Amino acid sequence: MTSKPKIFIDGESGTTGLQIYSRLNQRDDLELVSIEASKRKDSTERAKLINAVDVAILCLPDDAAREAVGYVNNDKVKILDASTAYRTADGWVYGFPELNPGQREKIANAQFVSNPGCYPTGFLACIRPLVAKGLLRSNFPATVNAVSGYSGGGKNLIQQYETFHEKQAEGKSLYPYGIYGLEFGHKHVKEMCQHSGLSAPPLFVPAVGDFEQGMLVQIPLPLWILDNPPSGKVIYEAIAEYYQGEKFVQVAPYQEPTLLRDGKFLDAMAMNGTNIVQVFVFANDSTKEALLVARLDNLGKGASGAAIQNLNIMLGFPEDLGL
Ligand SMILES: NC(=O)C1=CN([C@@H]2O[C@H](COP(=O)(O)OP(=O)(O)OC[C@H]3O[C@@H](n4cnc5c(N)ncnc54)[C@H](OP(=O)(O)O)[C@@H]3O)[C@@H](O)[C@H]2O)C=CC1
Ligand SMILES: CC(=O)N[C@@H](CCC(=O)OP(=O)(O)O)C(=O)O
Repeated sequence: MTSKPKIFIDGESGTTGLQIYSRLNQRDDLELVSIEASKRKDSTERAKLINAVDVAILCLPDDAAREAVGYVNNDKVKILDASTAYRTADGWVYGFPELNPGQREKIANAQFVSNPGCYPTGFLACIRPLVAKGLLRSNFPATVNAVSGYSGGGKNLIQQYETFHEKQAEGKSLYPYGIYGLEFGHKHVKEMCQHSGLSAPPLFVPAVGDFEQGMLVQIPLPLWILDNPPSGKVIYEAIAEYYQGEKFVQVAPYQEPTLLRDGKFLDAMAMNGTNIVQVFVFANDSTKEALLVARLDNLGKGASGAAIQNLNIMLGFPEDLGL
C-alpha cells in the first residue's frame, strides 16, 4: 500500500456517500479519488476507479453495489460495502468490530467488508451479548420495534419530507410517525438473525418519524417466559461487561432517570453527529419485564461513522481517526 492510501466512494453524492466524503475530505492521511460528475453512473469509469484505489467504499442501492463488486479484478483492492447486498454473504466480513471477540482482526485482514445496517446495529448491540453469554436461549422469540429519522430512507424520502415541510402552510400532510414493513421479511431481518446467533428471525416492525436523523431500536424482553429469568441488573452487567473499554458502543448506567428528558423521555436524536450506539436496559424484576433500547445516529454508527471506523481498521489506522 502507498503511504497515502487512495479511496474512491462510489455513490459519493448520496446521503451516506456525502457524509463519508465530508468526513474523509478533511483528512490529509488519505487521498480521495472522485469520479467526474457526468460519469457517475458510467460502468467503465467506475470499474477503472474501483480497481485503481486501495479501498472502494460503495454507497449505492443493492443492485448497483452488486454491479460494482462484479467489476473488481484487482485482488489488492479492498471493498467496503454500505448496502444490504453482502451483509449475510459468504466470503464477506461483517463490519461490526465490537460484536464479537476477534471481529476487528477479521475486518483488518478482509478484502470484502460489509458495513452493518442501521437498525441491525442497534438490535445486535443489545442482543448479541445476551445470546453469546447464554442469558437468552438461541430460540428466544425476539421482537424489535424501531424508529428512524427520515434520512434512513435516503435521498428520495428526504425529498418527500422536505417538500412536505415547504408546503406545510398549504395544508399538505405527511405521516409524522408511521410504521411500515407490515408484510414482514424486511431486508434487515436475515442480517439480524444471522449475526445475533438467534435461531429464529426476530419480528421486526420499523417506523419512520418526522425528524431527519436519529434512531431508537427497542427490544422488549418478557422475561417471565424463561425458565430462570435473570434480573434487570444481571442483564445490564452482562452487556456492560461485554463492551467494557469500547469507545463506540456505550452501555448507559442502569435505570438512570437523569438520562431521560424531563425524567421521562428517551430522545431519539441525542446521539446525532456521533459514532456512538448507546445501549439501555430498563427492567422491573417483580413483573419480570425488561426492555433493551439502542440509540444511535442512523447516519453515524448506523452508516457513515461505522464506515469510517471500518475503513480505519482496514487501513491499519487508529480506529477512531476522524470520528
Ligand atoms: N440512509 C441511511 O440511513 C443508510 C443507508 N445505508 C445504505 O447505503 C446505501 C446508500 O443509501 P443512501 O445513501 O441512503 O441512498 P441515496 O439514495 O441517498 O444515495 C444513493 C446514491 O447512489 C447513486 N447511484 C444509484 N445507482 C447508481 C449507479 N448505478 N452507479 C452509481 N451511482 C448510483 C445515486 O445517484 P442518483 O440519486 O443520481 O440515482 C445516489 O447518489 C444503501 O444501500 C443503503 O441501504 C446504510 C445505512 C444507513
Ligand atoms: C426509514 C427507512 O426507510 N429506512 C430504510 C433502512 C435504511 C437503510 O437503507 O438500510 P441500511 O441501514 O441497512 O442500509 C428501510 O427501512 O429500508
